[in-house]
Amino acid sequence: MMESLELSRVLLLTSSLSLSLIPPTTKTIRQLGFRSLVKKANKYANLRLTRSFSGHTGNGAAHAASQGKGEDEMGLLLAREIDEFGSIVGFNLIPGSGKITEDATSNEVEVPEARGVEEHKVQARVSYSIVFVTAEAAPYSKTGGLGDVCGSLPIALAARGHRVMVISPRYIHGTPEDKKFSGAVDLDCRIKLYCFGAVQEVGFFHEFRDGVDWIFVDHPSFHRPGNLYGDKFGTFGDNQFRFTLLSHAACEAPLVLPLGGYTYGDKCLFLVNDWHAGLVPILLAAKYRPHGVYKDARSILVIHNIAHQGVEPAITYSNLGLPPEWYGALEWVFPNWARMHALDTGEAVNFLKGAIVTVDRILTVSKGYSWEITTSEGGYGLHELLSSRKSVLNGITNGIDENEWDPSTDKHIAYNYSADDLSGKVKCKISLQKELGLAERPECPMIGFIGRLDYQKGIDLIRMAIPEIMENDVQFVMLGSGNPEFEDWMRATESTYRDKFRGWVGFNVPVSHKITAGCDILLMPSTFEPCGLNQLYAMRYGTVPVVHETGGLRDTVQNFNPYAEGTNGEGEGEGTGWTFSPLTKESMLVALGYAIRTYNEYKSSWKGLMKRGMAKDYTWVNAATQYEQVIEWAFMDPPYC
Ligand SMILES: Nc1ncnc2c1ncn2[C@@H]1O[C@H](COP(=O)(O)OP(=O)(O)O[C@H]2O[C@H](CO)[C@@H](O)[C@H](O)[C@H]2O)[C@@H](O)[C@H]1O
Repeated sequence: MMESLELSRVLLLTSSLSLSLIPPTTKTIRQLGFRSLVKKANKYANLRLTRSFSGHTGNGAAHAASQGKGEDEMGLLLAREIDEFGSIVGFNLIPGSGKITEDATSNEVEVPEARGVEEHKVQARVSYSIVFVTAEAAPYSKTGGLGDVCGSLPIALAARGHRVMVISPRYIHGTPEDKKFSGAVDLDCRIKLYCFGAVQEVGFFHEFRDGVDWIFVDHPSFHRPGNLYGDKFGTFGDNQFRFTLLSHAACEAPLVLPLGGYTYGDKCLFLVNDWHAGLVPILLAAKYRPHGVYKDARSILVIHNIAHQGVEPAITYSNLGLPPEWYGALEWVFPNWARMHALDTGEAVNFLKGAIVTVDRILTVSKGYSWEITTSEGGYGLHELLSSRKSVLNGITNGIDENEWDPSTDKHIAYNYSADDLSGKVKCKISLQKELGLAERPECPMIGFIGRLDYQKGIDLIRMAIPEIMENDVQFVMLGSGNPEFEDWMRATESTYRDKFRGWVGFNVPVSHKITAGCDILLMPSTFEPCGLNQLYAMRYGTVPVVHETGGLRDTVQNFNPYAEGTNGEGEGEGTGWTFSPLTKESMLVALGYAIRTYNEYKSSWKGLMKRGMAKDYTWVNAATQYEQVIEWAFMDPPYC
């Protein structure tokens, strides 16, 4: 396959353009010189341009055409995206498939990131049928950021005119939380799926909310106490079975569910999230396309966390309901050092790897992380594969749900406030101190941490640094659950530092809002962070993040420079927080020290930090338009597999 690169992919490699411009051919770069490739691209682009924009003037296309200086530029760009280094990283053309809507007057010819938010609020020019497949979707199910993203992005895409379905399990835990599914009705549509050596029957529940079809796959294996993936005894042993069922059911849903009277059909775009949905692109290629079904569908894998890949013994392959000849797609061999004994061949099946080699395009949740996963340090063994697919790998920074995370309307916090009137923030702090049983000291810097208690979140670093942090006149509150060792450490630390530390063990959304609003500083020393949402929430709430310079944290938090001129008339300096590197206790303490000192001694600088963070635009509208772009690219190429 690599020998005969499609034309579009060759263009990418040759000119570092991240695009799919031209209808693919099988000619290689050796057969066509670069210049002739560009000419060919122009020809195709011009055809599209003529068809779509005749009669419209003054738009980006006309502008691009009129500005074109050389032959290669003339009239071919509807828009282009330039990265930080001035290289062109994307073009915007009318895609080769998808339905062109009646009202195409908006002529969205510029790449979304370059445009103001107001302009994004138009309907999409091309509407798609989009099917999210995910293990979590808030508010129905959530253990972390995956739930947030799959609860919000679909709504933003639906608002832009796409038909959007989200398929996730109907988890029933036997707790009051189950009422979250009470709005979903049984569609009375049972289907039979073949996997794990038997016929499995699943049902579907449906709720239409905020323009989105929320579909819940119903099966007894999703009904049990605990959380989504495990209980107090650890991770469930049958998760491979549960998420194999989810993927099979997700492939059937667009074909069999007449939602609002008609099915989604087989010309849809599957957005498959993390390993739990990883079988979907393989099923499309191995089970459906040989029979002419889903030949016009495309799939995009969204990697939220590459550390979790869905790896199980090779022998389980026969359970997955895939033809034997597709074993190679999921085949995964552990390196020698990771094998248990001399006869261990290290063979396994890896869902995420299978998705990477069969999906049409790959996305991560920030640009920084999309690069990191192609390195041996960040790729968790998949970096070479991901590098080989670099031409279809992009990063889009997550947005935040503006309705849920808005300090001026938030129902969970004691007082509402905004950038124009910050007076409520200190009241939130006092209220939090009261609730936690800490001294009510509005002047004392309060540090917060919210997150899964996991290696990823850098808890070890906090654990090592806590004696030194506690030497300062600060208060520190941590909210989290996960690794029992860290949970015990939080409890023990609370008893050691009763007057200034609180460790709240558990998963509690209202408390997470109170901490975000009440603290002055949010600490995120993550070892790696694909995007990170808490730093985005913190900035929106005027809480200044101190973060390890990695992945999405590096992309979203701008290090404070006290010497720059004030950018918004509010305090001196520029930047929205502190970033530290390397990932050591010492560098974290230095950054935290700067934050504490600035809070104590440079009030106007602090106010500037708060206000700049609050003014940042991390709305889903912005991210959704970028997803649209990648979806358009996916439909330009033929299915990858
Ligand atoms: N104890 C607790 N109580 C209440 N709420 C809690 C909580 N612990 C965590 N949360 C909430 O869960 C979410 C976690 O979001 P992150 O982006 O930090 O997460 P996560 O690592 O799970 O997700 C992965 O996917 C997301 C989405 O793509 C990426 O941003 C991220 O980098 C990647 O690791 C936030 O909404 C947070 O407030």
